[in-house]
Amino acid sequence: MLPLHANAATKLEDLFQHIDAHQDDFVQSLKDWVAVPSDSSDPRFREQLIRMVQMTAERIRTLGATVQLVDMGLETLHGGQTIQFPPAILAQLGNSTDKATVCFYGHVDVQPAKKEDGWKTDPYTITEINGNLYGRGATDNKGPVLAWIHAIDTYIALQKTIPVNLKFIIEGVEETGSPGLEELLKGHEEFFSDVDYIVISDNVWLSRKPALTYGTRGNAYFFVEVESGKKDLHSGTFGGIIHESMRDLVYLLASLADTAGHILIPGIYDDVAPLTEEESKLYESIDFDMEEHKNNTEVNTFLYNTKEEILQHMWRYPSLSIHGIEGAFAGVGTKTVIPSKVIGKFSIRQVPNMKIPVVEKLVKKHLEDVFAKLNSPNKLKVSLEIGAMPWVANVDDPQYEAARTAIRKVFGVTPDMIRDGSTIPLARTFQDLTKKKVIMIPIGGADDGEHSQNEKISRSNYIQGTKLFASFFLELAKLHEDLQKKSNSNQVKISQRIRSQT
Ligand SMILES: Cn1cncc1C[C@H](NC(=O)CCN)C(=O)O
Ligand SMILES: [Zn+2]
Ligand SMILES: [Zn+2]
Repeated sequence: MLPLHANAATKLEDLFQHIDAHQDDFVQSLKDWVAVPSDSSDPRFREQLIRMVQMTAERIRTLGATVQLVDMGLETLHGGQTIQFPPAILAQLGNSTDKATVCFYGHVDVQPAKKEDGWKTDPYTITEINGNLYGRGATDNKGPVLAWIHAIDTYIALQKTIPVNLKFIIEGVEETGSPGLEELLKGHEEFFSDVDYIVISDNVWLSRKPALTYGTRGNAYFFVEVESGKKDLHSGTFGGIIHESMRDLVYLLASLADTAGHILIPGIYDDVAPLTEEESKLYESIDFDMEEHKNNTEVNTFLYNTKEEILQHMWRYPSLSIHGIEGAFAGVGTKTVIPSKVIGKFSIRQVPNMKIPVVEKLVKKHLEDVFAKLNSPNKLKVSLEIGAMPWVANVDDPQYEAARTAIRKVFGVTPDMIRDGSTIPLARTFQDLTKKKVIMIPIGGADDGEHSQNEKISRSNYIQGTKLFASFFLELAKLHEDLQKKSNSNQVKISQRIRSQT
């Protein structure tokens, strides 16, 4: 039998040709998937969301995989009623002991989208304009999930051996914070026991250049509540004689960070990993156009003037954002209310080597200290609502080497090694819980507009992304084979040594 690499070159060409020839079918599949409004945040779409997960399960079944739909129980809504969570998909295709096992994690739920929000086309109808496929979920995350499936399909259609064993974990509540996913991982240890690598494709490139992601920031999300009493009051009648909760809260929120973005919580930067000279050099070579990024963002100026500082502050320094105030008057018009209870919402993006319990303690101490100086009789409550840790991978691991080679073969360039400032909590959870090697392989473009109006993926990224996954399987199999040979010969050496010793 020929070793895998001997026929890899010709095989790759066949795969690419098939993918190019079937690109309209692949676009049609994306149309069918985007047509299902699988918005996980709005209970009115729950039936559609469940249907979307079932469609995905069916699609994975047609690959010949064993598919399990795991019941995720009930979701309790704000009003106290309960509705069914969509099930999660665990699937498996192939279990040869001599092959690497790769598990793909993705989601088929989407962010909300309404035409009135400013969409130029109907969000649930894939519309192709100038080579871009517009639609909610096109890039986040239906396009990448389908690209992965089509990559597998291609091997099957050409009657080629799939070079790796495949597993899937696909969920339907990623956009609402993946409730229950950690329990699912803990409850299915045996499913992950033979997994070697976990692949996530749920972010985008940084520029026009292909990229691999080796880190994400975590997030510590806080509520700070100030309560003056049980009911709202008229500011004409009571203004001037009471301690207003909103005044306290605004003061507290203002104490968190200065206008230059520097966090003012004492001790918060103490654990942040120092920037080494070696790391510092990494940022110089990355393809990143500040002006273009500014245009995409539609702001006038950034807090920093150099590419290096901008990248570092997106990826490797913490940042504090104030998101909103629950209970505050936020409508149009001129309501003259004094709100009684207001809840400020802010979060601090986490970077190596920050520790969530330490951050929680520092934030609470700071807010209590500031509040004490206000001499306010109001009630203060601070709570940590989300504590997601940052994730950083080793870029020398085999899955990165394989992906780099695969990118060179599909795009003819060496990818930028990038991080992502936003958080995929599951990345770190996977790494900690399963001890498996995680990689993020984005296929979407920098301007895809995840979560935004007019989300899209370009036809080219979608199709080249399919090729990338197909080629990744081959490269990973080669490396895995080499690694196994090495570890086998090591084992022979060790047993020889043991024999010679006895
Ligand atoms: C809900 N949430 C609260 N804290 C963190 C999150 C996750 C959210 N994740 C994404 O957007 C995925 C990006 N590809 C984020 O980073 O804000
Ligand atoms: Zn996503
Ligand atoms: Zn998303």
